Amino acid sequence: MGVTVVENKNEVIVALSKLIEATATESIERNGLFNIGVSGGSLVSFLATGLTKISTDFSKWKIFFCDERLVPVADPDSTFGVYKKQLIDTEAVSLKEDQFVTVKQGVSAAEAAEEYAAKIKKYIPLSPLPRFDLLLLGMGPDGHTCSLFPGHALLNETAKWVAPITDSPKPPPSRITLTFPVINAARVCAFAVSGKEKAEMIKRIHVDKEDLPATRVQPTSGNLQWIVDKDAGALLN
Ligand SMILES: O=C1O[C@H](COP(=O)(O)O)[C@@H](O)[C@H](O)[C@H]1O
Repeated sequence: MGVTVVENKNEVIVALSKLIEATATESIERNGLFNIGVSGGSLVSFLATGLTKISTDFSKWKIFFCDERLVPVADPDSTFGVYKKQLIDTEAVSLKEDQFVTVKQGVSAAEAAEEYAAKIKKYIPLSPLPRFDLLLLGMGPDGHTCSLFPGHALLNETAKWVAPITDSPKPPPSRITLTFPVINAARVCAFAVSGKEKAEMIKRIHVDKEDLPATRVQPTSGNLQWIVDKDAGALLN
């Protein structure tokens, strides 16, 4: 596992963008397509800036959600809603709305999760689990990643590719999330983390090696990258 510590948030965006560009280029050369999973939270603004600077054929991209909050798209908590506002509507990059594989609206979390797993099955190569080219992950100050929270039963989900959660400790409570078997089947998993409020958790994961959700991201035959700024990495040796 690589941890890259860079000067500040802007440098996190630069390093993340280079990784995305390289992975997209390799995937498009190999398969003619780039299947990427994105998270919400702070990552969205990283991408809104970073994706404008990369050289890639965006028409070959298919974008999935590592997790999604089950609220209407117009709600500020909707991850797709934020991508729509910051990336699609602004035309900051040439990505079209139909390149985003969105989560079904107006159904239960269980149905939304099942339906999203079926969409993944349709588009992502299986080997035997779906193998995303790149998953872009965030880490909350409690060590959660996707909508996989510390101490939650979903940490041990092995049957479902996409799981519903209706008791998320971080609002909103109703969400769907990729599970660890699918996350860890990806070719590349990358965390981008910035800010001193994340420093303690970065230490608990990388120095103390505590069993936290983000620690469990360990691709079985893929590559794992952590890109953190000096504030987030302040307690690393
Ligand atoms: O609730 C969520 O939080 C995590 C972390 O967000 P951040 O703002 O602390 O980076 C995010 O990765 C996840 O997609 C989201 O649903």
